[in-house]
Amino acid sequence: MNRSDPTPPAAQGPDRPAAVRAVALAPTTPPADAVLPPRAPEAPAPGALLGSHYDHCFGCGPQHPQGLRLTVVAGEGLDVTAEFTVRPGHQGGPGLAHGGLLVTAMDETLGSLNWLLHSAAVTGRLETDFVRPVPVDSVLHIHAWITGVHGRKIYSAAEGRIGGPDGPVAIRAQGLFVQVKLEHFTTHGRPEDIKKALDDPDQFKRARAFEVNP
Ligand SMILES: CCCCC/C=C\C/C=C\C/C=C\C/C=C\CCCC(=O)SCCNC(=O)CCNC(=O)[C@H](O)C(C)(C)COP(=O)(O)OP(=O)(O)OC[C@H]1O[C@@H](n2cnc3c(N)ncnc32)[C@H](O)[C@@H]1OP(=O)(O)O
Repeated sequence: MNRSDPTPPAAQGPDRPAAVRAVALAPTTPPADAVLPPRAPEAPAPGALLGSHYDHCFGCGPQHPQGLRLTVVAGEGLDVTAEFTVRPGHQGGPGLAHGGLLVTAMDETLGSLNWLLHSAAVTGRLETDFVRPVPVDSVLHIHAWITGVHGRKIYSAAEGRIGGPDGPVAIRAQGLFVQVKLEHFTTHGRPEDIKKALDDPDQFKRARAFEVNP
C-alpha cells in the first residue's frame, strides 16, 4: 500500500461489507496552498511559559489531580516546547509509559500552538508513530510546530525525545486542528462546568484571549 494513501485498496471496493470497510481519513500534511501566517501580535514572547488554558485540563491543568501537568514554552517562531515527566501512575507496561498518555501529551502540546495564532482550535485528527519505549521517570521533551494553515484548518507536527531535548526520538505526531469560536465550548460543554469557568475571572480572561473570528 502506498503510505500516502490512507485508504487500503481492499476498503475501496463498493461490495466490501460496512463492518470490515476501512474509513477514509483526512491527511495531516498541509495542502500545497496552505500558508504559514506570522505569529499573532498577542502571542506570548519567545521563552514565555504558556500556562494552562484551563485549570482542570487533563493535559496541563494545575488543579487536575491525576493530570499530566505538562509545561509548555513559546518558541521563537510558530513553535513550542514542552516537558512531560512520566510518573508511575502513567504506566502501560511495567515501568513504561502508556502509549495513550504519550499521545495525550502530544495532543496537548500541538494544541498549545493555538496561543501563537491567538485562536481557539480543537483536534480534528491526530496521527502518532511510537518509535521507542518511554521508561517511567524519564522526561519526554516535545517540540511542536505549525506546518501550515488552510482556512480554519491548522496543520502541525511534533517530536518527543528522551534523555534530553537532543536525545533520541521516542514519538512523532502530526495533527490537524480546526479553529472554533468560544461557542463550541459553551454549546457542547456540561453547563455546570461552563458556568464555573465563566464565573472565574482568570478563566474568563484566558477564554477571551482566544476569542477571534475564524
Ligand atoms: C467557556 C470556557 C472556555 C474554556 C476554553 C478556553 C480556551 C480553549 C481554547 C483553546 C485551547 C488551547 C489549547 C488547547 C490545548 C490542547 C487541548 C487538546 C485539544 C483537544 O483534545 S480538543 C478535544 C478533541 N476534539 C474534539 O472534541 C473535536 C470534535 N469535533 C468537532 O467538534 C467538529 O467536528 C469540528 C469542530 C472539528 C469541525 O466541525 P465544524 O462544523 O466546525 O467544521 P467543518 O465540519 O465544516 O470542518 C471545517 C474544515 O475542517 C475539516 N475537518 C473537520 N473535522 C475534521 C477531521 N476530524 N479531520 C480532518 N478534517 C476535518 C473539514 O473537512 C473542513 O475542511 P474544508 O474547509 O477544507 O472543507
